[in-house]
Amino acid sequence: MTGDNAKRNLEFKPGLEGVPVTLSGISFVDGLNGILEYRGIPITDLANHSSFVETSYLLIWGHLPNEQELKDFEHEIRYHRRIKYRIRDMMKCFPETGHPMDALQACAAALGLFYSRRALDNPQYIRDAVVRLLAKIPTMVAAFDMMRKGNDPIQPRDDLDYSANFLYMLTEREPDPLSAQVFDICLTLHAEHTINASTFSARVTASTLTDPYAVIASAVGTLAGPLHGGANEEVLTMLEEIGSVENVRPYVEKCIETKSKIMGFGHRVYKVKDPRSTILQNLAEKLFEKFGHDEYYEIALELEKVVHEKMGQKGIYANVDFYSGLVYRKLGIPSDLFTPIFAIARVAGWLAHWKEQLNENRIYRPTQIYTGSHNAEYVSLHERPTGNDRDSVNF
Ligand SMILES: CC(=O)SCCNC(=O)CCNC(=O)[C@H](O)C(C)(C)COP(=O)(O)OP(=O)(O)OC[C@H]1O[C@@H](n2cnc3c(N)ncnc32)[C@H](O)[C@@H]1OP(=O)(O)O
Ligand SMILES: O=C([O-])CC(=O)C(=O)O
Repeated sequence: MTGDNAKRNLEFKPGLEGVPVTLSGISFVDGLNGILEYRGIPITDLANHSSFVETSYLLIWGHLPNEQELKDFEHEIRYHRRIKYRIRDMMKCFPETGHPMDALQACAAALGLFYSRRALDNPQYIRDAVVRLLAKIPTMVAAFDMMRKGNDPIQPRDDLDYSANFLYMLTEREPDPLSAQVFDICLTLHAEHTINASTFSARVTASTLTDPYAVIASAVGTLAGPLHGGANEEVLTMLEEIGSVENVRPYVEKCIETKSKIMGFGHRVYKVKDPRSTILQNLAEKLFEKFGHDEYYEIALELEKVVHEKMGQKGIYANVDFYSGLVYRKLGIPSDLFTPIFAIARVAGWLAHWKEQLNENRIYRPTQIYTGSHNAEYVSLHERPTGNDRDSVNF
C-alpha cells in the first residue's frame, strides 16, 4: 500500500470476499453446514412443499401468501404471459446463432421501452413490474428458441401453471406431470441465493433508481458468465469432452496440473456440497427411473468422486450448476437454454432484492485503490511509440 491509499488505510479484498455490501432479510446461506433458507424457510421444505410462484411471492413480499393472495398472484402472472408483437418482431431480427442469454438480456431491457415510467414510489407500479417480469421472461426465452428454428412462437396457455406452460411453449406439447413438477422444483431451487454476482449487479443497478427492466437486464448479463450461472451449460460441454468414465481421472489431473477450473465445482460460500446440488441429483435420478438412464450420469458421478478425493480438503464440491444440466437434458431441453432457465428462476430473487434496495436506498459508490501515475506527460501523436515499442512505455 502506498501514499494516499496507506493514509486512508484501505485494504483491497479481491472479489469483495467477506465484505458485507448490504443488510438483507431475503435469504441465508451457511456455507460450512450446507444450509440455505429463503425468508428463514429451509430450501428442502420449499422444494418439497411449495411451488415456484408461491416461493416467488415469499421472496418478494416477505411472507408466505394466504390462499387468496396466492390465487391473485398466480392469476395476474398467468394473464400477463403474452409479449408485445414488437418484441417478437425485434427477436426475429436476432441472428439464430446468437446465444439465448444475449437475446434474453436484450428482450428484458426492451420491456423498459413499453413499461418504464420509474414510478418507484407507487406500489402498483412495483406490483405490475414484478408480475410482468415473472410472467414474460419465460415467454421470451421460449419464443426465441422457437424463432431461431424458423418456427412461430407458441402462445402461452392460460390453463397451464407456470412450469407446465413454459415446457409447453418450448415444444407445443403438454409435459407429463413428473416433468412439470421436477422443472418447477428446479426453478424454486434457483430462485434466490443471497448476494451472488448477478444479484449484486441487480442491487447496484437498482440503487441508481433506474427502472426494473434495466435492473433485470443487467443481472441477466452478469448471470451469463461461465463463473456464475453460465457454468451449467459448460458442465454439459465438459461431460461431453470427457466422454467416458475412464477419462475422468486423467481429466481432473490435467485440470489440477494446468490450474484450469472444473465446471460445476467450487463456491465462494459453500465449503461442502451445495444443498441444491443434492436435491438436483435426486431429481435427475427420479427422471432417469421414469424416462431411462443418461450415459453422462456415470461420468458425472465419477467426476464428483475424483474431485472430492483430490480437492475436497480445499473445500471444492459440486455446486448448483453441476447436476441441473442433467435434469434439463432429460427433459429434452437444449443446453444453451440452461442458463436462461436459471435466469427465469432468479428473476424472483432479483426482484426481491430490487424491492429491498428501494426500501432503504443509497447509491452504491465504493472506492478504489489507485495504482496509476500522476502528472503524466501528454505525448503528442507523432512522438508516440508504435508496435512493440509500446511495451516499454508506461501509460
Ligand atoms: C450459480 C453459481 O454461480 S455457482 C458457481 C458456478 N461456477 C462454476 O462452477 C465455475 C467453476 N468454479 C469457480 O470458478 C470458482 O469455484 C467460483 C467462481 C465459483 C468461486 O470462486 P472464488 O471464490 O473466487 O474461488 P477461487 O477461484 O479463488 O478458488 C479458490 C481456490 O480453489 C480452486 N478452485 C476453485 N474452484 C475450482 C474448480 N471448479 N476447479 C478447480 N479448482 C478450483 C482455485 O483454483 C483456487 O486454488 P488456489 O488457491 O490454489 O489458487
Ligand atoms: O452464491 C453464489 O455466489 C452463486 C450461486 O450459487 C448462486 O447465485 O446461486
